[in-house]
This record gives sequence, structure tokens and C-alpha cells, in this order.
Amino acid sequence: MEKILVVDDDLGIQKQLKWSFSGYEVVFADDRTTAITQLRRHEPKVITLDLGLPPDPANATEGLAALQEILALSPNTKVIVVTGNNDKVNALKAIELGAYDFYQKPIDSDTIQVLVSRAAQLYDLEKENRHLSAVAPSMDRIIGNSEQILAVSKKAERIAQTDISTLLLGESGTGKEVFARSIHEHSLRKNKAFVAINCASIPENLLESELFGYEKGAFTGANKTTPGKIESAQGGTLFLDEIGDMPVGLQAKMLRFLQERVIERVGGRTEIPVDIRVICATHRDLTAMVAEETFREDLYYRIGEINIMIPPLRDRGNDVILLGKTFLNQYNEDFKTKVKGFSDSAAQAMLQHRWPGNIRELQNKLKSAVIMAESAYIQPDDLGLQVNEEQSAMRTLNLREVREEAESKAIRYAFQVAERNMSRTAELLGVTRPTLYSLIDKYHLEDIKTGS
Ligand SMILES: Nc1ncnc2c1ncn2[C@@H]1O[C@H](COP(=O)(O)OP(=O)(O)OP(=O)(O)O)[C@@H](O)[C@H]1O
Repeated sequence: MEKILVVDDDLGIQKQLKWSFSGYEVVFADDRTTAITQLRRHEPKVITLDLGLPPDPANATEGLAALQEILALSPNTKVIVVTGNNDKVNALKAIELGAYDFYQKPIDSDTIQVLVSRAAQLYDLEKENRHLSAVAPSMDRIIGNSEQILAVSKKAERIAQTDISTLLLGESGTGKEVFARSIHEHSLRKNKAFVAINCASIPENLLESELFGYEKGAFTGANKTTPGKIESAQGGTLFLDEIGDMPVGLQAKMLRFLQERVIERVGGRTEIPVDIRVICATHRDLTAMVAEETFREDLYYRIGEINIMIPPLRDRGNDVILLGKTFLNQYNEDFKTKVKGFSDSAAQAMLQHRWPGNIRELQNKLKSAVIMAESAYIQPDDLGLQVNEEQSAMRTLNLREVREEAESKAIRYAFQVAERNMSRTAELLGVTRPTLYSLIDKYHLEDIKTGS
């Protein structure tokens, strides 16, 4: 249950507020020192603070001092100050000091309930935003905090500063283009163009002129000289998506461009020097294609001086929930809907699903779920998914393994829901913090241990 701290020395008001906030766990403090102790112990989202506190209940000095101390310790807490009737001056002073809102006595239960629930919602929203922007702060487009995604982000970040030609591998929809853009944005070429071309979506006979450009009169319909995508990426980055679909005939011309860093337009005779970083991507198995001779071996080595394997979504643990929440917020805005989140069983189903279409599939399922959802929380049905209670048990050998797997999963899930707050994770799981820490050790949950 969410906690609220009521700081007031009037027992009558304490009772009234406890009754008003029946949906919350209400903790009390009757002076500044106790307020700070309670704040440290319970970390409430919202505090109601009477400005008239002992030893000087007739003035607001002690209350304002308490407000400052609270905000210095916990700047994100929403503090609603409660002032005497007509004490607007101190109410405004409190707002200036950072209070979320003020409320004048006598207290009306309905109004203060609305104030508190709005403050709690705002707290949650702000927390989510902070969390999202804290995740992978360097490769900021890439949402995810699983060990797997952090490892590839780190690799991508390291190579971003170099001009090494990079091959991004991974299933469809895993975010290869997102990675390519991130690498560009973290490179010295970031102020120049990022030009993407999908080799699979352009008919073979057009791909050459699309890439290399053409001279006037090179073929019927070539009415004026037109530079290609390569030239338009001059100084910047060229992203060749689905490079595995490049026709063999064109591969030789690509190789020359990559080796000599010059191009010739179709129908042209002049060599045009180009200074470009090249990033390629494919979901195909290029080594197998090399063996079958449908992809040139020399080109394979030229485009992949370094290979980065983007992991499929099913191997990214709780990232699916994190990504899901991000897209949910975005779709709520796009479709003017008010879906609040995922039911426990929907989250469970998302963690179990194999996601063959990866993040693109997640986006599609969520889009329709947001539109179709009948309750505030998305259910497995809305996503077209089912929870398989036996799934984890079936995959394991014995009871001990089942228990360990279930416990590790529950810990990771609670950690995600608790937004990486250990006290809250322990609270959600109904164990003490020391027990939680020993479980984390026992199951080697290194990512949680390091807070990533
Ligand atoms: N880590 C991520 N964080 C946020 N959004 C992501 C992430 N990865 C992918 N996306 C989003 O998922 C969708 C698919 O990503 P993208 O097009 O980069 O995949 P891809 O691997 O290049 O797919 P394909 O191989 O089919 O071209 C895009 O809308 C992208 O914005």
C-alpha cells in the first residue's frame, strides 16, 4: 500500500486524515525531528505538513524549516502544506520553497483526498521519467537496462568515436536501425547527414543508381544528373540496411567504394572522393551466404570490421516491460487514451512470450491493446497473449530448480515494478531487505546487485 506521511501535532486532525486516506498506509509525525525520521524510514510519496508545529505552533517558522529539511533530503517528495485559515502569506512562502500545493484549514476530506491522489500520480510520473532518462544515459535512444542490452550499448558507444565499419546483426525488429542512428549521434560526424537505405526494398535495377547516382543521359529517363545516397551522406554516416539482400552484381561496385573511398555515378567517368562512415545491418546469416557464394567474402570482411549482435527481445529479461511502458505512454498520447499500465498477468505473459517480431511486434500488439483495452490496466487478452503457468515448471528438472527459477523471476519482476528501489522490492515481495540481499546473492542476480 502506498504511504503518506501526515505531519501534524493535533491528534484530532491525525485521526481525521487517517480516515480520509483509507486507501493509503498513513504514518504520522508530530514535530520536525519525528517527521524527518519517518521520512527516512518510510520514503512516502506525499507528505501533508501542518506549518504550525511545536515548539512554536502559533507561527509557521518550524513548519517552514521542516519543509526545507524534507525537500533537501528528498526533493522529489510532494509536500502539501496545511495552513491556518487566511494564512496566505506563509502558504505562498511554502510554495516558493518548493511545496507542491497548500491547503487551508478546516480540512475537507474530499478535497484533500483529490489533492493527495494527484500529488501521488505526479510523483509516479516524474519518477518514471527520471527512470527512463537514467537508463542507458549514453546511448540515449536505446531503451533497456538488461545486462545484454547494456553490453551491446557499451560496445556501440566505444566504436562510435572511430570510423571502423560496423556490421549490426540480429533478428528483424530488434532495433538495428536505432543502434545505427545512436552510433552516428555519438560520433564526430553527428552534425553531418545520417542517410539510411534499405537494400531489400529497392528493385535490383534501381538500387545502383539510388546508391551511386547517375549522369544526365545515362539511361532513358535520366533527364538530369542526380547524386546518389552515398554522395548525400558526404561527411556523415551511410546506413545500409539488409545488406544481405544486395545483388551480387552490385557487391563488386560496393567493395570498390569501400576500399578506395571513391565512387562513379552511373554513366559517369569522373571519380568522386567520398568521406563516409558505413554501418551495415542484416538479419541474414552472412557466413552461410558466403559459403553459398551469394555474398562476396571480401565484402563481408570489409563491411564487418566489427560485428555487433543485437539480442532478440526475448533475451532481454525485463526490458520488455520497460519498453512496453515507454510505448504505452507514447500511445496514450497519440490515441488520447488513459491506460495506466499492465495487469500482473499481462506483465507475466509479456515476459513469457517469445516475441519473434521483437520490438516491432511489441509496438504493434501494444498499439491495438491501448485502443482495445476495456479496463485501466492492459490484460493478456488485449495483447493477444496467454499466461502459461506451467511454462517455467515444465522447463526445469526438479522442485528445487522450479523454486529457484520462480524466485529469481519474482525478484526481477518486483525490482522492475518497484523501479529499482530495494526497500520497495523487498516490500513487494513480503521479505526484509537483508533476506532480499541474500536471495540476490544466492541466485547471482548480478544486474540487480549492481543496480543496472
Ligand atoms: N532499444 C530500443 N528502444 C526504443 N525503441 C526501440 C529500441 N529498439 C528498437 N526500437 C523501436 O523498434 C522498432 C524497430 O526497430 P528497428 O527498425 O531499428 O529494427 P531493425 O532491427 O532495424 O528491424 P529490421 O531488421 O526489420 O529493419 C522501431 O520503431 C524502433 O524505434
